[in-house]
Amino acid sequence: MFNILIADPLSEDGIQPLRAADNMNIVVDTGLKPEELMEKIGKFDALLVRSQTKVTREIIEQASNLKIIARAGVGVDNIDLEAATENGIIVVNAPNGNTNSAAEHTMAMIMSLSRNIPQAYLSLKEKKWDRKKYVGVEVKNKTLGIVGLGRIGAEVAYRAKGQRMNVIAYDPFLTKEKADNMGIGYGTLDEVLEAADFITIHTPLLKETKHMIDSDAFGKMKDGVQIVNCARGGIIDEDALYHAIVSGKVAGAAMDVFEEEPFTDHRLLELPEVIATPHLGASTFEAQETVAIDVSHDVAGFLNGEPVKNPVNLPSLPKEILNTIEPYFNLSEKLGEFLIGRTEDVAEEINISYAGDLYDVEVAPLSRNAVKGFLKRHLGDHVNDVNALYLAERKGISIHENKTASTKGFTNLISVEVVMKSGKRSVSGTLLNGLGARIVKVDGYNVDVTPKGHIVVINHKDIPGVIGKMGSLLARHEINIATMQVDRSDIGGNAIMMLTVDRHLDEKELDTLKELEEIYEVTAIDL
Ligand SMILES: NC(=O)c1ccc[n+]([C@@H]2O[C@H](COP(=O)([O-])OP(=O)(O)OC[C@H]3O[C@@H](n4cnc5c(N)ncnc54)[C@H](O)[C@@H]3O)[C@@H](O)[C@H]2O)c1
Ligand SMILES: O=C(O)CC[C@@H](O)C(=O)O
Repeated sequence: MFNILIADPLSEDGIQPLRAADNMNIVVDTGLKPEELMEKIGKFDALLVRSQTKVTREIIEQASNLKIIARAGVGVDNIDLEAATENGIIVVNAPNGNTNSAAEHTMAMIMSLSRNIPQAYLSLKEKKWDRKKYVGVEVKNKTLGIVGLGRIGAEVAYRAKGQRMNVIAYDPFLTKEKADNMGIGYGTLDEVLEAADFITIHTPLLKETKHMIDSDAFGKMKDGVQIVNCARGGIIDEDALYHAIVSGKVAGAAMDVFEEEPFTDHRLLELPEVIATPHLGASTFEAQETVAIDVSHDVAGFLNGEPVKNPVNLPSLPKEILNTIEPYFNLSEKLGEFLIGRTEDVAEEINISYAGDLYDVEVAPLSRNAVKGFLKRHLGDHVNDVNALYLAERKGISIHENKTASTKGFTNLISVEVVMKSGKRSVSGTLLNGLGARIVKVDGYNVDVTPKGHIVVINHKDIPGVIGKMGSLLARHEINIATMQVDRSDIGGNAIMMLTVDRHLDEKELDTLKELEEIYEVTAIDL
C-alpha cells in the first residue's frame, strides 16, 4: 500500500484516479502547520498540494519515504525543488488545467477595474446610490499590454481581442511572426509599458522578474494606466505600486497575488483604487477538478512504475550513464546559461556539438542540460532535463546535435551555438584534466575562463589603451577584477575581453562602460 497525503483542499472528483487505484491509502489533512506536516510526512509516499502548503527543505528532509510531490496547479514556487531533487523526489505539476480560469479571472479584473464594479458594489452595500463617482472607461479601442505571453498571457490576448482591445505583448520568446499570427502587436518591455492603457502580468516569479514592475517601470507608463497581476506576488514591487497610485500615475490596480500571502493587512488595501481577490485565479470547479485529475494520474502512475506526464524536476539518472557524463553536467548547463546572457534577439535554433572524448558517449542528457541552462533564465525552475527540449520546441526553437571524433585541440569539447534572425552567438567549453570546467571559446575567440561567478564580456576595437580605460572605469565603481583574458581577430581589428569580477554589475554600471567609443558591446553574465 502507498500512503498519500493531500495537504491542501483538492477537488474530490479530481482525486478519483487515486481513489480508484487499489493500492493507495489516501489521507486528506489540510491546514497543517509546518511543524505538524514535518512530524507527519515521514510515513507518506506521495504529497499533493496547491499553493498554501510550503514544502520546504526542512519538511523534505523529514520525508524519508516520499517519492513524489504533486502541485495541483502551475507555479511550483512553494516547493523547494532543489531539496526535492537532491532527495530523489520527483515533483510534478498540472501546467494546463487552470489556464482558462486564470485568463478568465484576469479579464474579470480588467472589466472590474474599468467600471469600478467592486467599489460601486461596496458603496451600494452601504446604502449609497452614487452614480457619479463610479463613472468608468470603455475597454474597446484601449491598448492592453501583456507582459509574459505564455499559456495564460496568450488566452488573455484572445479574450481581450474579443473585447475589441488593441493588444501588444512582450515575451522574450515572442517573434513578430507569432504576434502577427495572433493578430496582436509586439514590442520590448519598455514599448509595452509605454503604449498600454491597461497592463497585465503573466510571467513566473523568477530572479529576472522579481520587482520587474518597479518605480522605474511605473515611470515609463502612461498617466492613468491601470495594472493587473494575476500571476505571482513580487513581480510588481508593492511599495512602488503604492506610491504610483498615491501620486496619481496609476489610476487603478487589480491584484490576485501578493508578496506575502495571506495578504489581509497592507496599506495597498486601504486605497480605493486597489481591487483585490485572495489568490482566486485558479479557483473554479473546472480548474480544480482538472488539475487534481492531472496530478492524481501522475501520482498513481508513478507509484505504479509508469512515466509521469508533467515532471518539474528529475531524480537521478541510471548509474552507468551518470558515471560517464556526470562530470559534464554542470559545464553543459553553464554553457547554455552563458549563451542566453549573450542572446539579444529571439532564438530560432540551438546547435550543440561534441568533440573528442564525447564522440562515443550518450550525450542527449548533456544537450537537454544545455537547453535547460539556456531556457531557465526566462522560464524558471520548472525547466528540467525532461521538459527542456519540449519547451524549446514550444517556443519555436529547433535543437540540433552533432558529434565529431576530432579533438579540435581539446580532449573533450562541448560547443553551443544559438542562431537568431540577427546572427549567431557561440560558446565552447571543456573539462581540463584536474582543473575542472573552462569556457575556451566565445564567438570563435580563444579565452580561458571558469564558468562561475560574475563574468563581463566586452567586444571592442583592438587599439592601445582600452584595457587601461576599462580597468580604471571598473575601479571607479569599486569593482575588483579577478581575471582578464583578451583575444582579437587581427591587429587593429575586433577584439574580445573576458573579465571575471567580484560582484554583479548593475545596468547603470554597464551603461558607463558602453559609453567608451572603443567598446561595441558589453554583457554581464552571472553564472
Ligand atoms: N492567480 C492564480 O491563481 C494563477 C493561476 C495559474 C497560474 N498562475 C501564474 O501565472 C503565471 C503564468 O502562468 P502560465 O501558465 O501562463 O506560464 P507559462 O510558463 O506558460 O508562461 C510564462 C511566460 O512568461 C514569459 N517570461 C519569462 N520571463 C519573462 C520576462 N522577464 N518578461 C516577459 N515575459 C517573460 C515566458 O517566456 C513564458 O512565455 C505564473 O506565474 C503562474 O504561477 C497564477
Ligand atoms: O492552487 C491555487 O489555487 C493557485 C494556483 C496558481 O497560483 C498556480 O500557479 O497554478
